[in-house]
Amino acid sequence: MPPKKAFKKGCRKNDKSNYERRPAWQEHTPANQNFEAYYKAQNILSPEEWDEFMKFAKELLPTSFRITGNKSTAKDLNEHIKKTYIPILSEAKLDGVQLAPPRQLEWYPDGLAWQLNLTKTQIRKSPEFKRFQNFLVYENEAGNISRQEAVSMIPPLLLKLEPHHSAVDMCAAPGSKTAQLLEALHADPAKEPTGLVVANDSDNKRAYLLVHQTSRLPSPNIMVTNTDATSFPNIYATDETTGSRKKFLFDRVLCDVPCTGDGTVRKNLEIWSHWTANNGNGLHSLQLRILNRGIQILKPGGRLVYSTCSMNPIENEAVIATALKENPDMTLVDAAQELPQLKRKEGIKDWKVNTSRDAIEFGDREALLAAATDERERSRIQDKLPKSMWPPTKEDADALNLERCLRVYSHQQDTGSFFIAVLEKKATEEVVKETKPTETEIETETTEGQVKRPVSPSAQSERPQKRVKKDEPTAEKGKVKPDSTFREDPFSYMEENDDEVKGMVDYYKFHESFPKHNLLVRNPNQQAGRTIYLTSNLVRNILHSSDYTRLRLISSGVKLFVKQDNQKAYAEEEKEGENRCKWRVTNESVNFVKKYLPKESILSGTADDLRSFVEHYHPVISSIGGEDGKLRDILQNVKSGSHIVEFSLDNGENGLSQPVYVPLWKSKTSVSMMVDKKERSALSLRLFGEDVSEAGRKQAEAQKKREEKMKTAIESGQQHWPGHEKPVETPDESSAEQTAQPSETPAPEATETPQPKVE
Ligand SMILES: C[S@@+](CC[C@H](N)C(=O)[O-])C[C@H]1O[C@@H](n2cnc3c(N)ncnc32)[C@H](O)[C@@H]1O
Repeated sequence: MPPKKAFKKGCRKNDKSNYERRPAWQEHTPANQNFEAYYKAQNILSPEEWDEFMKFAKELLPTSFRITGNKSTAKDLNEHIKKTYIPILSEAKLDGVQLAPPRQLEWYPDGLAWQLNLTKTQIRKSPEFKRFQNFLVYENEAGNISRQEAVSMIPPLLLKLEPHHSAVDMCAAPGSKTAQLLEALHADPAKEPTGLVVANDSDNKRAYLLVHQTSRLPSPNIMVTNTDATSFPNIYATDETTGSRKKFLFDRVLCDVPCTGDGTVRKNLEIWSHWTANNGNGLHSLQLRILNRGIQILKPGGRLVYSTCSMNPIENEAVIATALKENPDMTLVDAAQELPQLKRKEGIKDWKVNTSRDAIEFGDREALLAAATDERERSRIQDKLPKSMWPPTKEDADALNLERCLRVYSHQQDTGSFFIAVLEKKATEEVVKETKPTETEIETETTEGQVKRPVSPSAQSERPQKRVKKDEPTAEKGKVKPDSTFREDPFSYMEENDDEVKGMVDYYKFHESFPKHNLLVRNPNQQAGRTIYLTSNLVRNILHSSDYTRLRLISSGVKLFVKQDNQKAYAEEEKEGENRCKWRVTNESVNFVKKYLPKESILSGTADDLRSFVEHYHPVISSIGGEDGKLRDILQNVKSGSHIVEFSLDNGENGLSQPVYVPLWKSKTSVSMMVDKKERSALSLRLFGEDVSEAGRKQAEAQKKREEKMKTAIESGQQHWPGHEKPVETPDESSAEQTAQPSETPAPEATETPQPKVE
């Protein structure tokens, strides 16, 4: 039977080379002659440094993670790692050899990012590190930490997003940088930000992954869109003071473009065997078009960060130099001092372009065109090797300050390699108009708001392009073709005087400031179905003035309430004259909802109470808590339905100095904590030092059974683990612990909130 197709992780879409017919366990040799020949010729590093770089490039990448910065618990969690884990890990030994404890990334603000440089086998074999890894997995799943490659954390930091800024992440999936942007937007937990984050990706499946990923950091200020960034539609917003419709530009734009990813060879080993110089050539035009569109939707005075995880100048400086020449209102910013501890190299000002299809051969474009024997060959050169790939003159390169680009290499601080350029747009509109008269008008809008595909003058081939990529708009000027691939339910806002809205305001006793006007539903008639979302004012102003179908908006805001249809219980209580509310507060919205509640509407509980909720999904009220029993008594008497409890849990060691708020659902005789099982486990681990949840107990039992089976198998002389084909001690470390790693992109089913008990 032929081996299964394995999908190669990476950025490039629709690339057939992504599907490889090779067994998943086959090793990729970390070497590629063309890769070495190409980069040595590019002179990106001195020969000595290149050797040093290659030494690191061939080693596996250390694990890195960062604490979710905006959570009020971020500092606590960091202290918890420092005080509880580091002392133990600093003593940990394996076979008598000291293991290196995790270390903080010195360049990351507030020391909130860490790096761990041990193999999976070392972690598995060391009880201390295994426990630490367990903690990381849980906290990752609860959204309190994020596993992310260290160098990938740089671009959002250099974007310098503030809570009043609006930002668009043009190529956002799977969303690790979007998460950082959301954290920056909500940097002050005491204040609602006025800004916005639009997370966009052209790949439909990956865009839905973004919806899941961003829900880990619930925000009313988020919009997730699924468009081609090269033709990102114009956005309009209603001006709150004048009521007029205005074109909306972004304060911040992140272009983390699709790339060859050769800076990630330490993680994506298959790149070693797939790498060719032509891969970079093939992406150059797309990268340039994305950057140019990003520049167009950037506000004067705004900041744009362009980044790739590739070292190839064709994907990097060539794109930046061309965009700067085409947009004289843009300048490269010297951003090195914004992260002073980050080791980096300057951008390069001269490079070579590979012009051969198969080998490495550097050539001159004009000479190639002159030597072309027929029109076909000439067209091929014009198409595949646009002028924009070649370096500018020395004077131009100096004038553009290409040295201000940031190149980060693996050997500099034991990371992956990355390229970052920080650009700013001059502040006045006049400058923009004056300096851009020759630029091709890249976007033509018809009266109906149709967008034509943007074309960058330099990236555009000299002959008409016939081949149009599938996911790019192909509509002719003046005609509007409905987008049949877009099938999202409509977005509409509820009326403030809607009976459902009045009912929930009455039930929860919301303050006057509760934003009733920002309650979003997914149907055209403004009626609440199963879910009510909360968005910010700015999102509402945009949705009032922009066409969500053109934006291909797939989600927005935070899931505030879900309908709890427990008709039987309602009927009984309605008989008793209770004011019922079938809208249940979700775990992701609890921190928003609590801001609009009077103090007396929030119940308070102790660690003992919380233990009851963690241990059982639906504890009966009489069994809740310990001796004190205050919450138990309150719960006996409050109405059935949704409630919020504040738990103050600080014992000086558990890193929970801030109160934890959770939503409860009270049924007639029992109460359920509406928190998904991963978050229960994380909370339990931090509070009680073990996972006392039902899921945790089951997992521990299963593990115990596995270990017993294994012991019996070993004692009875069996060579293999029962149910496994491989021996216990496999030389391939990469397989066994893979599932225990905290995932950078957790699967949508990773979270699971219990259903309230129907009694
Ligand atoms: C380098 S990855 C982005 C990684 C992401 N910024 C992060 O940090 O998690 C590039 C992304 O660009 C998307 N992409 C490719 N072509 C695109 C286009 N024309 N418009 C928008 N997104 C595109 C891919 O689907 C992929 O998710």
